[in-house]
Amino acid sequence: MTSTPLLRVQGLTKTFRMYHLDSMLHAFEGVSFDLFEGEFILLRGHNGAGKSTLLRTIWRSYLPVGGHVFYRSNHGEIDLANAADVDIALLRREEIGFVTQFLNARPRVAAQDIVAEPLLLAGVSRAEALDQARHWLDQFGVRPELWRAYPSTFSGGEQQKVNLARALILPQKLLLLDEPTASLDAGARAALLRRLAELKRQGVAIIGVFHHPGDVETLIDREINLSTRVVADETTEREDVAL
Ligand SMILES: Nc1ncnc2c1ncn2[C@@H]1O[C@H](COP(=O)(O)OP(=O)(O)OP(=O)(O)O)[C@@H](O)[C@H]1O
Repeated sequence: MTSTPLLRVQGLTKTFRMYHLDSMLHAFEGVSFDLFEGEFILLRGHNGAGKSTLLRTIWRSYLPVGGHVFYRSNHGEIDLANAADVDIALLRREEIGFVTQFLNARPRVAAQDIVAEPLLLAGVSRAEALDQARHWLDQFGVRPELWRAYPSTFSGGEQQKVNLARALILPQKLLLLDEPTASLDAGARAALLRRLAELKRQGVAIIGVFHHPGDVETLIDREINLSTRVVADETTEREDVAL
């Protein structure tokens, strides 16, 4: 672990415009924290406190209305809050992972190909990438009969397992987890815990929202509690991007 944070979130504020009500809704305001390599931060807060929105703002699906997200990338420091879309797309491919409970299943792409894709993009041979993809599908408990099938027809839990296998097959520097255990059975939850522990040991920094934090209790270094939202009338507005 180095003494320079991997991520420095400073005064981050996200507001949504409620067009039909002609008002603004503060999802969170003035959030600041540092995150170091190999550190695991648990985000806490009641329903609607802004946990998912904070993860999506760091991932840059949402643009903040204020504040900074300084990230120490392999290419130098970059403020994710203000970076160009092209830079964000590159970081998502190479350094930052995001796991939600929803799989973005693509039509007519087999589960093993979805999982292998990050390795192929990283230059790993097809045979090796498929080998590893099958290994991770197996680890998360996806039956071999399904490896060559299309996940669009899978159960919610099976889709979630494909999602996890793909997201965790290649160690990233920063991992954002939004309720990744939501629809998992006990075996897959245990496999996820093992994999996250391994990634953390390798120095991956993790920010996670968990409905049942007990699932990852042994990994948590720090907790951040998001405060109650407030409704305001005026805020500088920036349109969100659809990356
Ligand atoms: N795209 C959006 N447009 C408008 N309001 C939004 C949008 N996304 C989230 N919100 C609002 O922002 C607030 C924070 O939502 P968020 O999903 O981040 O909460 P959460 O802490 O993850 O909640 P939960 O524990 O219920 O999952 C909520 O009041 C929600 O209605």
